[in-house]
Amino acid sequence: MPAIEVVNLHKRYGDRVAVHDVSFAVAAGEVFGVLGRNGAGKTTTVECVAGLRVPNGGTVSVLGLDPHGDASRLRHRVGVQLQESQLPDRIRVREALDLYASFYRAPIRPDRLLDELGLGAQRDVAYRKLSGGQKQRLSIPLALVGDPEVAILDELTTGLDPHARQDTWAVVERLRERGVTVLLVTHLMAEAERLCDRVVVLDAGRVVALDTAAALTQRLGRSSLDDVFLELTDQAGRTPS
Ligand SMILES: Nc1ncnc2c1ncn2[C@@H]1O[C@H](COP(=O)(O)OP(=O)(O)OP(=O)(O)O)[C@@H](O)[C@H]1O
Repeated sequence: MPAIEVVNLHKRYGDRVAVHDVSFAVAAGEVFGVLGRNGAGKTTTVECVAGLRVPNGGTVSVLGLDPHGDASRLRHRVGVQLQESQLPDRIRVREALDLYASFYRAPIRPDRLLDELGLGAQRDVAYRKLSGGQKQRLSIPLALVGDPEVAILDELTTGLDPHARQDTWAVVERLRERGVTVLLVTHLMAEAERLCDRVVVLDAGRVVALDTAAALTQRLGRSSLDDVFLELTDQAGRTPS
């Protein structure tokens, strides 16, 4: 059984179709990348996988369960990091992590995660005093503190400096070593090449490619995933309808 299975997913916002027809399956322990231009439907897709949005058509299953209907059974097993985390201004970094840890049965030791992400020195700093990149970095341990079987990470290194990006990549590599299934939205082809076993490329709400980075570059006769991406998504101004 795949850890994540998306079949003919269709999602619209009012009249606007964000995801036309997307299917993919992610094996247990796989790090799976979701690539695509701005507006391609990546976040909508992963929000449906996370149970935060209800599809208008198709099916999604996570660990054999329905992410929306079985949300309470999946909450302990799935960690979600989205583009923006909402925390009270005054909460301190360590307090936020302790709070999130309290939601889970067997959380990871918060201090270890903070150190791994270079946030150890900020543990007593209030959320409102963190820089944008530090807030972004904090969203990662908040998603992982419950020691999830499936981690959903949306643009986890956007806005991070190169050191923080390396730290974050190392965290994802440790997730892989521990057999965690990772669904990773990214705009960084270097990130996808380094971390992802396979990638799906979305364009205007549809799948245009699904394979390993190496197979895609070879099949299209390109030297890098960047070139593959540009070729597969080269229709300027194309939007779903
Ligand atoms: N809450 C919403 N209400 C209405 N339309 C939305 C909403 N969220 C997304 N959309 C639209 O759905 C489409 C897909 O958006 P989505 O955020 O899934 O794309 P994305 O691939 O994650 O983009 P980005 O790379 O910019 O984050 C876009 O056309 C977007 O304008």
